[in-house]
Amino acid sequence: MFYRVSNMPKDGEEGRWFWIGLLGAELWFGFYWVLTQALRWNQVHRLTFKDRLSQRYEKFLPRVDVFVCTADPTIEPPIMVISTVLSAMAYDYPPEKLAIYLSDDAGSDLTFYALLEASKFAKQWIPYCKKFNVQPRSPAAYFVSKSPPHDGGGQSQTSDFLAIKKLYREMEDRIETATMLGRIPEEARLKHEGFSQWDSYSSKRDHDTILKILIDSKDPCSTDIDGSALPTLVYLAREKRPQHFHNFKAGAMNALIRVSSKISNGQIILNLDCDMYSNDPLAVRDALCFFMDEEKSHDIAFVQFPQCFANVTKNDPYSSFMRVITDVEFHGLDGCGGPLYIGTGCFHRRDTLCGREFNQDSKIEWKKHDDHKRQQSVHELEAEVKTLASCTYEQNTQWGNEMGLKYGCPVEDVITGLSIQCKGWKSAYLNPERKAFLGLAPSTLPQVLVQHKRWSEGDFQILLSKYSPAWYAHGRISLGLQLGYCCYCLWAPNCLATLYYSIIPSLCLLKGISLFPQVHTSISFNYSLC
Ligand SMILES: O=c1ccn([C@@H]2O[C@H](COP(=O)(O)OP(=O)(O)O[C@H]3O[C@H](CO)[C@@H](O)[C@H](O)[C@H]3O)[C@@H](O)[C@H]2O)c(=O)[nH]1
Ligand SMILES: [Mn+2]
Repeated sequence: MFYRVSNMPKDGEEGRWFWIGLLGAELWFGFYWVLTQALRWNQVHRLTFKDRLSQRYEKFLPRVDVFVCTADPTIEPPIMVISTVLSAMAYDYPPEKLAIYLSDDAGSDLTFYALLEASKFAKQWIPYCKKFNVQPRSPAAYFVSKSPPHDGGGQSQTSDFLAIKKLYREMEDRIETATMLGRIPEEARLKHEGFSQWDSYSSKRDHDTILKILIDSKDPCSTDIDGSALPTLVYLAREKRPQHFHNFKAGAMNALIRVSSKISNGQIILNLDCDMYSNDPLAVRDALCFFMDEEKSHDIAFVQFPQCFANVTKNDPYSSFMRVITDVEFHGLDGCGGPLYIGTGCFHRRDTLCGREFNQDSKIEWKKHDDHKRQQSVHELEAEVKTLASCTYEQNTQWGNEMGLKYGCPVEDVITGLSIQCKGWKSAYLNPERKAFLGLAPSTLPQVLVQHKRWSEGDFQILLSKYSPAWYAHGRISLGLQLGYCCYCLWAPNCLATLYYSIIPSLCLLKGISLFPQVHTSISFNYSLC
């Protein structure tokens, strides 16, 4: 800085404005560097002891609702979506306490057909996974290793492997054929009454609520081939009308929050993108270690896992892993009050998502019996619950504002997480060695650019919004966390200084204007360090 100011070309001398611009960029970088220190200062790395959780709380484990969102059967193929669903259904968790909801914003009968197939396949898949402790439990990921496993288990495992693989391939065939043809087989349509809901269907953007409880864990007949209960499985396509804005994923999540509150009402909600399968059957228990900790859990609103990807090559050319964020900065945020909510791979307490403020009574007594009873039959329940996913339900309510995920921001997750933290809650970041969730990263440059543009635009919007980390959050969250949020919210403007710094010096070099000190001077050493 001293060099830049003291050697600035005089008024009228060549290159003065380049120097001033460079000074501006360097001042900005200095300021940004201060912000990033908040993300590095106090890192927290967490470890869980799941066996202790089981010893103390096995009988009192809470109900967990898993929300999987999908929006387009061509970009997000149904076979991938159901692999994610199956990986969650096969969690090592009491099935009567587990419910999986698939929100289909495309309202596609192809996705419904695939889910129906998955509900049948689950009857064999879940017992198989549990018998051989299979990992990962997404069948698509599991069968990528085409040969039978060689890790013991003997003859029975090999024959079971071949049998289940055959079943999977047959199901995959049926689903992919239907997807390719764009229609489902007639006999399947006639066999399941769920398809009748598509009779009045007009288009992706104009249809009634379609809701079907495919497996009801309370039904004694819903069992797998070993006679064990299966987790609840629900398909939901919320109502869409052209005159009502649907608010993208946030709208879908809010409909799911309401619908699930009547069906299973899990105290804990896990949110997954449909391209992100669960890679660790114990992930739910990992997260519960934070929510059920006797000493420190009372203020934890959500537990965020990192976004990791299964389709990234070793060199990761688009930096999809975002290693600095995943392995450094989020641990730093955790030391300041907790990481951001980044949309997928996140466990929430239901009440905090619904807008509850933190106070001293916020602790949940997990050992108090909390049975979710319902009197109605499944059909009555479906009819009643449908109204909760209608377009008009949210009119004149606080949904999208004080309740549920916030509307109007391209990064609905980050702004929702921030507002939860501003209500006094903390979050936790868990980055275990075995990746808990694996997704698909954008694989082409245009896709990467679109995603990054959306994120930086969305984060910048948050800075200027009512919930700005710069002023609204002041006094509500720690200073470190405020600075941490600002760091991400300033991604977009940071590009101006970066662009200036990467373009102008090269142009000046061409014009013979010197911007940096001579190599042999001591000050040039400082520059090379920077
Ligand atoms: O109208 C919509 C649009 C999207 N989605 C689903 O939302 C998820 C995320 O959308 P995507 O377009 O894949 O966005 P990404 O940029 O890949 O998602 C990242 O960034 C988003 C915004 O911050 C977060 O919501 C995501 O969880 C996070 O993975 C997907 O499962 C979609 O199916 C819907 O359900 N309805
Ligand atoms: Mn995505």
